[in-house]
Amino acid sequence: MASLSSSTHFCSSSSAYSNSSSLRFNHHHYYISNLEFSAISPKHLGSKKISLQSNSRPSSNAILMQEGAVARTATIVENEPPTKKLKDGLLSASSPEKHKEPIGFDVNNDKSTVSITVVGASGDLAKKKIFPALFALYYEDCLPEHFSIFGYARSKISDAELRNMVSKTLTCRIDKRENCGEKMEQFLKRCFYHSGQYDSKENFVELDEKLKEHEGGRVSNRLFYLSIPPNIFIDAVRCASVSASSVNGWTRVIVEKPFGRDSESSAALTRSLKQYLEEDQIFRIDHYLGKELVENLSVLRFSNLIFEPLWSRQYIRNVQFIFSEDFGTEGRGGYFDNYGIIRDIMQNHLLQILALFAMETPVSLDAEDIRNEKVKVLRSMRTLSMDDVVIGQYKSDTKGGITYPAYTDDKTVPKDSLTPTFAAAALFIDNARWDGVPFLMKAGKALHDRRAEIRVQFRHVPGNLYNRNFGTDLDRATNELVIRVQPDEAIYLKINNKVPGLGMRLDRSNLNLLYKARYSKEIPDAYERLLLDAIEGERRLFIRSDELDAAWALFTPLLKELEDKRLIPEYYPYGSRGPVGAHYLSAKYNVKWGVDE
Ligand SMILES: NC(=O)C1=CN([C@@H]2O[C@H](COP(=O)(O)OP(=O)(O)OC[C@H]3O[C@@H](n4cnc5c(N)ncnc54)[C@H](OP(=O)(O)O)[C@@H]3O)[C@@H](O)[C@H]2O)C=CC1
Ligand SMILES: O=C1O[C@H](COP(=O)(O)O)[C@@H](O)[C@H](O)[C@H]1O
Repeated sequence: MASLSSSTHFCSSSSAYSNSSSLRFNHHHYYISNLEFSAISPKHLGSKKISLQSNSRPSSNAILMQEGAVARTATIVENEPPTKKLKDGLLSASSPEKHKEPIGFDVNNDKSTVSITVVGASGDLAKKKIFPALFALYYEDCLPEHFSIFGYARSKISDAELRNMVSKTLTCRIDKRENCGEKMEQFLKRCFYHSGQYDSKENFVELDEKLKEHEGGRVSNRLFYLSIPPNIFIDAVRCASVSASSVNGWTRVIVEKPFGRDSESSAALTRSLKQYLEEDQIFRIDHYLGKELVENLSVLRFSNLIFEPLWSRQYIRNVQFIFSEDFGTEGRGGYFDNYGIIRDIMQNHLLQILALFAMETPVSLDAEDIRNEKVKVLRSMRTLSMDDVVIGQYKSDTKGGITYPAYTDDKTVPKDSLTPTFAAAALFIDNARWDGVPFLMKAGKALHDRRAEIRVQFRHVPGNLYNRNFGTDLDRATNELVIRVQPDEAIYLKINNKVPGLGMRLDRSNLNLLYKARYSKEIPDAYERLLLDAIEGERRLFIRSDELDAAWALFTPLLKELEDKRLIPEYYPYGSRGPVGAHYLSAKYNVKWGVDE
């Protein structure tokens, strides 16, 4: 067992959370400190976890190949026995138990395979995001040696037609990548298609047979990505679980949002999913959690001494989560009208970022420890009230001779729709750290720019010697930390600085970490990270059911009131900065929305 990695294909660049990326890198020697096995139970979709610990060199394959067991996760340490590394504190001060590196590592690699079935393969998301992400993972050698990708949908197309459709959206993320065309061809050869109904067990049995053919008798691990409208989630899960789940490996299901429309429907969805799946088989995706700068949020805060001491009501005046798109709901009006911007962006993407931002230090980087802390934040939040929310809807506007449509011009949207395409809200976390600090959210479509950012506005400097240099508007002199999630990923801190010269003039300047200037490597798409995590069984960036319940509990009463009272949104022109009401809302809490001068 000189090298466990000789036949593995797990890439170096993926989510190795606490230690060096070399954990997954080929051509190195590894030692296993902690193995987690799946006991195979054919009657059961999932697998029971048994943790074994082996803090010595795994010199014998025997334990790795125990009959009826598949290694799911392992703590792997490069070059030296882990006991020594742990003693040296190189891994972590915590126990090896707590410091699992859950990488879904099939030690018995040539005997296992991963099949990824994209259910709804003919759809928009599959084409736009899922297949390109899978190709990027393949290009980066992040997929296991034995894998196949299946598209499943009702459309009657052949393997060749699927490949043709997929090939149109595949790109190597940066130009000039080597062997891109060759890699694409190899990738496409591993993509197949099966046409079937989402509620047909027979059709899923046929899929199962095809999957088995490709698995060639190896231990089969199966990932189903539900890229379909929510009304058919349960049909597809039932059929996949009953007719096409793995009998000797793991079966996991990625579920796309929306996870219901409110507390009740979300709970019903969870109940239905749990009829067929264990919670640890369900990977509820929120792709914002897979974005590089959102991933970096905890690193920034917990690995730099200078931020964490300031991270509370004592120094932070308010925090803003801003999402804006410079295009409307074009093409997705049918879906959007049933949900609106609060459900589409705030209740999930922005709230998830908020929870990560505001959580207490987790015990470790393990998924459950992090999700426990996020849930606590969500459960400490005040239910949103109508007084703290502003809604808007975009109307048509003409600029430079071009007429931009109103939301209700979309043919799939009812003419009298009151669905908000913009919302601003003030939220509060009633705990000791954040008592009284407004957490403002703003999300809108068809605005003047496209951006997603977190802005942290600090308090005024008490007894500031330089107050007179700032004039009366002290807000202009407060520090602001901006985490720009997209585009042009950056982290910058606005500070006051003396303008060089003989006088004493101050200005505000940015300490600026602009990613493209600092890092030459391109940033992976969020779907790449999340797909890889799901394959590897890493749940940290997926939403647990209690998080979801807590998130819906905050928004459901407000959403119900908005809909029951048919509240009229404030209309704003396409391409504008949105409703003025958002400024009244922030002013109520003595806050100005952050902008870059
Ligand atoms: N598109 C996006 O940007 C995003 C999408 N999502 C979510 O991802 C999932 C997939 O989205 P998207 O790809 O846009 O969805 P689509 O509307 O494109 O649907 C995907 C596929 O599902 C099948 N389908 C569509 N409507 C029905 C229906 N009424 N009954 C049965 N089958 C149907 C179609 O395949 P066929 O007819 O061949 O069976 C279609 O190609 C949804 O849950 C969506 O909310 C989340 C974030 C962003
Ligand atoms: O989930 C969604 O996200 C997209 C925005 O995602 P991004 O990664 O392009 O910022 C949004 O357009 C869509 O309405 C929403 O459903």
